[in-house]
Amino acid sequence: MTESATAAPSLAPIAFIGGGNMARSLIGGLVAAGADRNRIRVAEPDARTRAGLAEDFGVACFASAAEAVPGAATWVFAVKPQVMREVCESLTPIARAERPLVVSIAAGITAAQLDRWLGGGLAVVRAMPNTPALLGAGVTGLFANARVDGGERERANGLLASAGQTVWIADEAQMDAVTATSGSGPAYVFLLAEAMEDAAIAQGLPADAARILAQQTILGAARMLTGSGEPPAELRRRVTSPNGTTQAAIETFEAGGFRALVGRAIEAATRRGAELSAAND
Ligand SMILES: NC(=O)C1=CN([C@@H]2O[C@H](COP(=O)(O)OP(=O)(O)OC[C@H]3O[C@@H](n4cnc5c(N)ncnc54)[C@H](OP(=O)(O)O)[C@@H]3O)[C@@H](O)[C@H]2O)C=CC1
Ligand SMILES: O=C(O)[C@@H]1CCC=N1
Repeated sequence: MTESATAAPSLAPIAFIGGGNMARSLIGGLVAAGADRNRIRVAEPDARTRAGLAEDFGVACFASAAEAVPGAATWVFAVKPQVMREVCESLTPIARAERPLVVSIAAGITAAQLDRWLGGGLAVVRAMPNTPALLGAGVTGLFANARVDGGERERANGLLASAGQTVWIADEAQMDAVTATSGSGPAYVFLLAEAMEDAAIAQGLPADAARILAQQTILGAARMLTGSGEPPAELRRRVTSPNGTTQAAIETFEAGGFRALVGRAIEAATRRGAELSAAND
């Protein structure tokens, strides 16, 4: 099911644990959507990062998670998978006392791991956003464990809908594939942009022209993908004149195993999600 942002999210207090890149994108999305910044707290060990968040968004920042979470109905874990267990276990007594809705955006780490590390019996939503959240153009895959009720699901959805579209996933085993597709996906498009730019320069174009041509081509194509209602194969067909320039390029991509390469890349990213779960248990 796909849902999108509607009204400004009404916020019970939220605590972000970790104030790095993704947390900044989500907080920016919430504030831009009109959320009450007085209800947003952030725990972040780095003083400069804290100062930046306080200055840019007017949110309350704390040096430790234990200072930020008391009284917050939703705890959003936005730390690296490698430190998640330690961070959660430092909060177990508060989690047992306060029973928050737990939302984690970490790659790989499962709802059951989060629940266990926080003391058990908690409502946990695992979410996988992506960096276009910064522009409100993100997409987030979400999974809820059995303890999440309808109101909590709405709360989690409202939080992530500020960053773009949301897609609920019924089977948690598929969350690593979500991560590999849309969580990591912006990097694949940036890689394509780099490669197109380099190739254009190799064909003799000036660097500034190459950059504009590659960037605007990706932007225009993305807008057609989301706005035309046509499947990508049909949009591609309309560009590809018989025996024309595009056909020459597409045949080269296909001969080079482009589809299989994308398949292997997304498979590797999916596998890495499971490895992050096992390695940090
Ligand atoms: N970047 C992306 O595109 C996406 C990332 N994610 C997930 O989001 C999570 C965060 O990634 P990202 O924002 O890129 O990483 P960042 O490193 O930018 O952010 C993590 C932040 O957590 C802070 N931190 C470390 N320990 C603690 C602690 N004990 N309490 C509070 N904060 C702490 C770090 O501080 P310090 O640097 O000082 O250690 C850092 O500022 C990861 O789990 C990742 O899998 C999900 C979707 C997309
Ligand atoms: O690369 C990563 O592990 C994180 C998760 C998705 C995007 N960045």
